[in-house]
Amino acid sequence: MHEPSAPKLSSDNLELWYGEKRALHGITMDLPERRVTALIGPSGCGKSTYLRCFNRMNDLIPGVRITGRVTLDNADLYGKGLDPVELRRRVGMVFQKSNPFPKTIWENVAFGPRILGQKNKARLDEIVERSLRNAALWDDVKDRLQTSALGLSGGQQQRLCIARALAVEPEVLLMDEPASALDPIATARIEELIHELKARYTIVIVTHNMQQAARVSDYTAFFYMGELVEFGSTETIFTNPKVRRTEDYITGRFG
Ligand SMILES: Nc1ncnc2c1ncn2[C@@H]1O[C@H](COP(=O)(O)OP(=O)(O)OP(=O)(O)O)[C@@H](O)[C@H]1O
Repeated sequence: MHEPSAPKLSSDNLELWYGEKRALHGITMDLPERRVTALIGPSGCGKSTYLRCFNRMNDLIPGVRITGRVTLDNADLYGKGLDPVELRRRVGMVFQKSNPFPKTIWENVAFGPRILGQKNKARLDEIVERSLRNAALWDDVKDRLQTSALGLSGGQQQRLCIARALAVEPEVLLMDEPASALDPIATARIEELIHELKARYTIVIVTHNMQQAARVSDYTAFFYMGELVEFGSTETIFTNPKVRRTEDYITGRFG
């Protein structure tokens, strides 16, 4: 199907504890560049925890302990000298519930570049337009950039959050159930957008929706109780999984 692609993200024997509770058990996986990798599995199996390791968002939770290696372009994300702020510029994140700032559409998208020091209004205008175009939102909002982001529909707000993530020119997009709060039409637009974005970005998406995983991803990882049970091309995982538990899950026998 696809030509091989170098790993953009990797984890090697990654373990994560919330206090005494181990949430990830020795996860070793390579996530290919400019591909979509879906993380699937029943509630509480560690998908979001794993996703958050790639932008060090778990660092913000008290009592979290991590061992093993997590890398971006082969550089250790938990090594000395790595700046988490720069990491989060390179690795953007979109959440289940869209979370625009209570500001104008323009200010939402310009926010990241401004924090990074961009002050030139014309340059910011360009970034805002480019990011909104890339998030398939420009035509919807170009005449109301100075109105509140909170006036947008749920699907538009989620695309605005994607535009906000793209504005700082990340290399990776982490998406934690980005469409689960949206109706089928808004969901389809997000899925189309993911399809377009993977030409330029490495995307990792957590989803509970098997059809969505099958539609949008090139690779699928099945997690169960903090372990990676199976990882492979989405086609293989959905048509010919090697592990019985994977098959039971994707065919809806449990979950
Ligand atoms: N901040 C936290 N503090 C303590 N335990 C946590 C925390 N976040 C997650 N956990 C626990 O770690 C395990 C993995 O949770 P995680 O949210 O990663 O799973 P998930 O597969 O993403 O679940 P869901 O699909 O329901 O979002 C669960 O047992 C959960 O209760």
